[in-house]
Amino acid sequence: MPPVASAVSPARRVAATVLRRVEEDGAYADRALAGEAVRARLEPREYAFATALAFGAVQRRRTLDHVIERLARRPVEQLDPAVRDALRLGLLQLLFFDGVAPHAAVDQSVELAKAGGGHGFKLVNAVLRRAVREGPKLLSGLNDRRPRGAALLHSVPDWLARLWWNALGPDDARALLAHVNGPAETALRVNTLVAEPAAVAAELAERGIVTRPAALAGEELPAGLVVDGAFDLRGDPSFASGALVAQSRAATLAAQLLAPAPGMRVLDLCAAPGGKTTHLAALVEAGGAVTAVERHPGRAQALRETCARLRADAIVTVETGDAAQPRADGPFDAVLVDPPCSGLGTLQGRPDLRWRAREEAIGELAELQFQILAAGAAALRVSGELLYVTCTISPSENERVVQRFLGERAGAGFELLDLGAARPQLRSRIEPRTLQLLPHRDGTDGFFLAHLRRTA
Ligand SMILES: C[S@@+](CC[C@H](N)C(=O)[O-])C[C@H]1O[C@@H](n2cnc3c(N)ncnc32)[C@H](O)[C@@H]1O
Repeated sequence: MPPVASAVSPARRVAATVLRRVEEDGAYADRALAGEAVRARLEPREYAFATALAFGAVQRRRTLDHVIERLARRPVEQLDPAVRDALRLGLLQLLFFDGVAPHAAVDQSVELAKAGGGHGFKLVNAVLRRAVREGPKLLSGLNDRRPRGAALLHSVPDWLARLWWNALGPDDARALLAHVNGPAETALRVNTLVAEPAAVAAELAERGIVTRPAALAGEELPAGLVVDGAFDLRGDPSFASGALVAQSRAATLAAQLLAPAPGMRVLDLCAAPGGKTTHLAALVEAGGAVTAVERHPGRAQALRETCARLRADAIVTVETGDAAQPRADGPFDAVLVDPPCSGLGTLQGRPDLRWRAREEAIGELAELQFQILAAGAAALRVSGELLYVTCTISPSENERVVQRFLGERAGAGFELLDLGAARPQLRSRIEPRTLQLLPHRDGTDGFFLAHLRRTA
């Protein structure tokens, strides 16, 4: 990594390093940012700015590169990496940020490019000065009337705009695409095995962290809290004490809907990193048991550590294994199936995911999801309940998997409970008894939830 000029603000230096790691090393932007911010000892305000810069430049890459190519009159691939990253960061500030003076955006990007060596800084200077004059017009020339234009304007691959157009209709698809370049909500869940939500909120308030009770479409999430602005959970005493977990409101709804009673035996298929596992543990309490299955050994180990931190290790047994395999330890009172998915409901918090996700992978994922759902269902006792959940907005992985299950032999003896009846605002358009949360409408991740009961 080349040295980055000290004339550049710490937040921009961190953002530039993150961009380079994402592009050159295939790093995950969120993880790279967390590491670089600690290394650079960023203050909270600088951290927030570095996040907006790094996430924004990765998310809006397609739109930024379109403008760069128009103004520089050459393909982005022909640019030196330091020049490319300085241009992306500079343009992002000029075109999408309020409150950054244009001369600061230009000068700081020029300094970033100088640190890359050579004369590339001259191109950065020329392109960004042109962008001050011509950039807004270039941008306003784009429109989202059709999926192709929407993909360019909102910076996603064409296939994703098409997928959402077909799944949600043009209005919701446009609103969703416009929304996914913004910051994700900061949401937490109080671990009721060790603390009470009101007491934790009061302690946070004493440390100057303002939270509000969490709800979703009018439904209270008693263990949830929402923080206004950024919050460094790992640096807060509630992390070490196990009182808090970072968890979106959508994810908190999952275990709340399954609602296993104290003392129940629960099977949690595809469990790491364990947000829902530890929520299930808090619901079944000390007299209950959760068997948490995770295929990836490293993630299973991290899950064990999370359970220990949250004082749930006496309730949870972590098994490293394949959740699609039949089980010999049933029947269980309740089953959560949270299989791997395309993750398209989480684009705000995972900036590079839209560039990693592959349309071709969706069919394979749907097959695996079906196998894991069928294995979970087979392990359920009669009158036991199963919740199928994904963090994606992708009918093939959501409604179609559940419909296929109900239509095949594996699904005989199961009924689909009507989650939509009490929550009409959250209903899926395709299968109204299931829920499809939408980030632009609900302010949280785009989860899908289906609730099944075994009848025979
Ligand atoms: C969506 S995540 C689960 C999130 C988790 N339930 C939570 O609330 O934190 C899916 C997980 O399934 C794991 N996985 C993928 N294929 C699997 C399989 N065949 N069996 C078990 N786990 C699997 C992945 O490693 C990943 O950790």
